[in-house]
Order: sequence, then C-alpha cells, then structure tokens
Amino acid sequence: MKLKKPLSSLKEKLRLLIYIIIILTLTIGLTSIGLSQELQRKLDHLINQDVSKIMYALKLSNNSQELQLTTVRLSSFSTNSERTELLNVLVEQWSGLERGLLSLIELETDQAQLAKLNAHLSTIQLAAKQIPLLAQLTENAQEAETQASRLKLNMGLIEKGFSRAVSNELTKLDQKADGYLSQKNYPQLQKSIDEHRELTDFLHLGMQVFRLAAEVDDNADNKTNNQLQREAMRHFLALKQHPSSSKIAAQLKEDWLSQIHPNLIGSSNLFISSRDSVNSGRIANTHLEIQADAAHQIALFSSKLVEQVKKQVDIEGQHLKDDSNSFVWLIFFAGVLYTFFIWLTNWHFISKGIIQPVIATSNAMQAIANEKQNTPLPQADNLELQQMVSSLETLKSYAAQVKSISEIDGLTGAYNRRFFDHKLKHELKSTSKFNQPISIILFDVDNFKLFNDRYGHVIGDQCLKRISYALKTLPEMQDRIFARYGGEEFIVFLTATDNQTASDIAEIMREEVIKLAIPHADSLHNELTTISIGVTTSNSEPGITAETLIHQADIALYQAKASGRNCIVSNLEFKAVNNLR
Ligand SMILES: Nc1nc2c(ncn2[C@@H]2O[C@H](COP(=O)(O)OP(=O)(O)OP(=O)(O)O)[C@@H](O)[C@H]2O)c(=O)[nH]1
Repeated sequence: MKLKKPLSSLKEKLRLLIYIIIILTLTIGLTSIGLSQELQRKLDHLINQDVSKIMYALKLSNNSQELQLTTVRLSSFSTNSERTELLNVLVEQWSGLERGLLSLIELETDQAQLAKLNAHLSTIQLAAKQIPLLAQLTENAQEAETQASRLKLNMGLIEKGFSRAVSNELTKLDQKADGYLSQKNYPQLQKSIDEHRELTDFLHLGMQVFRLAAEVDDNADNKTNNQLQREAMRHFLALKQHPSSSKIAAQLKEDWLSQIHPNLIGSSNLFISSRDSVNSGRIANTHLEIQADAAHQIALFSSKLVEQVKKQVDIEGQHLKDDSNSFVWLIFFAGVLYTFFIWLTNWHFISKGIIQPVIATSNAMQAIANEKQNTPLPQADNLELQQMVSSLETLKSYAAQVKSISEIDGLTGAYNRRFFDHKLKHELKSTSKFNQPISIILFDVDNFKLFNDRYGHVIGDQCLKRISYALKTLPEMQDRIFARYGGEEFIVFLTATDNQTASDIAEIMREEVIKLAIPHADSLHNELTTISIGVTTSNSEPGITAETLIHQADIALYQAKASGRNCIVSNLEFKAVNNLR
C-alpha cells in the first residue's frame, strides 16, 4: 500500500498554515499584552508608590518646617490667647506629621527604611505627648514675665512719686532759701542749704536704685540680674542708712523706703520675679527647642527621603524607559518576523503552491482546448492539484483521441475526407494570397470490386491499408495531407507544387503500388494491384474553390480509368467551374 506523504494535501497545508498564523498571532498578541501589563505595573508602582512617597515626604518636610516656625513663634508670644492658639496649632501640626509618616509607613516596603520611619514616628508621638508640659511651662513663663513686668511697672510708679515728692521738697527749700537770703537770715539760709544738699543726696541715691531696677531685663541672664540686684541692694542700704537729719528727709525716707522695700527685698521682689521669668522662659524655650529639634530631624529625614526616592524614581524611570524601548523593538521585530512569515507562507503555499500551479494548469487546459496536444502539463506538489493535473492528462489523451477520430481514417490511418476538405479550403486561401500553385493528386485502386469479390473484404481492407501506408510514408508525402477520400479512393494536395512536379510525384506513387506487388488475379489489365491517378493544378486562378479543384482531379482520374487504368492523367488546364459542370 502506498503511504500518503504528510502534508501533501492543499487542505492540510492551508489548515496547518492557518494554525501557525493563529498560534503566531496569539503568541505575539499574548506576549504584547503580558509585556504591556508588566510595563503598566511598573508605571503604576512608580506613580502610586514612588511619586506618592515623594509627595508625602515633601509635605512632611514642609509641615516640619512650619512646625519649627510655630515653636519659634511660641518662644516669643505676647498674649495668652496667642500662646493657646499656637499650642493648638502645634498639636494639629504634630498630628499632621504623624498622619504623613503613617502614610509613608504604609507605602514603604524596605525593612531598614521602615525601621527609620517607625523611629521618627516615636519621636513625633513623644513630642506630641509633651505638649501639655510645654503648655504648662509656657504658662509659667508667661506668669513670671507678667509678674516681673508688674513689679517693674510698680517700681516705675514709685520712682515717679519718689522723684516728684523729693523735687517738691527741694523746690520748697529753694523758695525758703530765697526768703532767708533776702532777709539776710544767714543761719536759716545755711540750714536750708544743708537740708537741700541732704535731700539732693537722698534723691540721687534713690534714683540710683530705680535706675538699677529699671535695668533688670527679662532676657538678661541670671548673672547680670544678680549683679544688678547686688548693686541695687547696696544703694538701697545706703539710702536706708542715709542720715536724713532734717525732718523732711526723715519723713520722705520713711514714706518711700517702705514702698521700695518689698519690690527689692520681698519674697517675690523684682529680681526674683525677673529671674523666675528668665528661668521659666528658658525651660519653656528648652522644651520648645526639643520640639523644634524633633521637627528639624523629621524635616531633614523627609528631605533626604525625597532625594532618595527621586533617585529611585530616576533609576526606575530609566529602567521603565529601557523596558519600553525593548518592548517597542520586540514588537517591531515580532511584526517584521510575522510579516516575513506571512509573506513566506503566502509565497510558498499560496503563490507557488496554489496560484502558480492553478495558472499553469489553466494555461495547459486552454492550450489543450486550442488543440495544442504537445502542451507540457504542470508539476504540482499538492494532492488536489496533482489530481487536477492527472485529470487533465486524461482529458488531454481523450482530446487527442477525439482529434484523431475526427481527423484520421480508422482503417487506413490516412487523414479523413472531412479533415482534408477543411485543410484544402484553408490552404487555398493562403496560396491565393501568396499567388502560389497548388496541385491535387486523386487516385483509385483499379478493379477493386473484382479484388473484393476474389479475395474478400478483409483482404480488401488489408490491401487498402498497405497501399495507404506505403504511399503516405513516401518522402514526397512529407508534410502533405494524404487522405482517404472515400471507399478505395485517396487524395493528396500539394502546396507550392506545379503540375509537372505533382505528375512526377503521382508517377512515383503509381510505381510504389506496383512495388507492393499485391496480387490481383482478376484484374482486367494486370496481375498485380494497380492504381489510376488524376492530377490537376491551380495557379491561383480567381474564383477557384476546393470543390472545383477536386472535381477537376476527378475528371482527370476518370480519364485515367478510361485510358486503361494503371496510369496518370494530368489536367493541366484549369477549367472554369461552370464549364466543368
Ligand atoms: N474491402 C473493401 N472494399 C471497399 C471499401 N470501400 C469500397 N470498397 C469496394 O470498392 C469497390 C469499388 O468498385 P467500383 O466503384 O465498381 O470500381 P472498381 O471495381 O474499382 O472499378 P474501377 O474503379 O472502374 O477500376 C466496391 O465493390 C466497394 O465495395 C472498403 O473499405 N473495403
């Protein structure tokens, strides 16, 4: 059993081709989808993770800086409501920082970075917890400052009262002195001058005390403050020990020292209050600095984080760019490969395997239809086309048979009369066009009826076959139409052949039949079978037709028969058709 070659069928090839195209399309399509999804994932990561991280970190950095500003403002607030408001802002800002950091923690995947974020979160939470303490400290500082200010103010008022009272007394003394001078009461004048000197001295000491008290500054350090206090106390003691011999001076001393005393020496005197203010302010500021420092650390960390993530984004962005470039190239090459494959398969399977063989088969069919029997049949790889070609071969042989049947005489192998007539008409047109002679040789087996009668029809048939074969294979018959014209009658037309040449050929034919030496015992003129021949020629006479030409030959043959047979009669002169009939 003959094994079927794999993929020999066109159907199988096309099916395989479609499968390959589907698989290729799916592979390229799915690969593209997979790669684009991977790119999308990376892009999402870049946008959702890294860009969000940058945004949160930037916000964290800004908030930390704002928080630092709040601590600065808190270190120099002026009113209690401002202090309360700033503390609330601080609470809100720490809470905002905590939220921001928690968002960053949510996004972070790196463990080391996560540990840092958690450490900063603890710092924030600790700082936020310390705000009540800070509130207390700032309140203390504010109270101490208020107290110090109140005492300073009080001292200022005492100073004014003191200087006014002493000045009044000095004025009075001056007026008294003027009176004593005009009265020339020199002892009293001297007394007034002494009292004046004493009061002036008293005023000077008092003003020294007030000056030092006024120099107490809330922002001054404790050392300066202590020094001022020591100086003030020294002057106060001098004031206290002032002789104040006059009644007025003694009275003034009594009046004002009792007022100055609690502000300088009391349990909450000006210097203590000022020191308290400075100390509590310092403590509050220290705590504020701790808060500011914590915020500063967060700001530094956030800025650093922004830089880090930016670098990461740059690297990831570059990777993404490289990946998308690779993706584009991959798709491009896949497209080129795909196009090449489609072209190759199209060329190999469709063009070379189908279209070309179909065109070749179609051309071959057309050639066969046009009676070109020698047309080569196309080669085909495909089973279906092979079947077509095989069918075409059968058709070709049928066509050859039909052609043969329609042109060749079945008994003798010579052309038949129909083909001869067709050829002669065609030839006459050509010869008349080129003005060339055309000759007809018509011959008939002599006394053939008697031959049949003697030897029978089968031998008669053989006789006809032998004569036909012998004459049509003569060299002179090369490229001539040698036909059986009917019964035992044969005919030949000789193009471009004049009458003499045709007669010579006829003679060769006649002799050839005798050479066959076919016995004819009943022949009326010879022991062998002979033929009688009529020859006629047309020299492109106008109006000549096939019928008239054959008729002319027939007359010549008739004359040959009448002349005793086994001879040739040439009808040299072509007679007009009308005359012949
Ligand atoms: N065996 C055989 N005989 C045929 C064939 N065709 C025609 N004949 C015979 O040929 C004979 C022709 O006879 P006729 O027309 O009288 O002519 P003839 O006897 O040859 O005499 P002439 O032509 O005058 O010499 C007839 O008897 C036909 O039967 C054929 O194919 N085979």
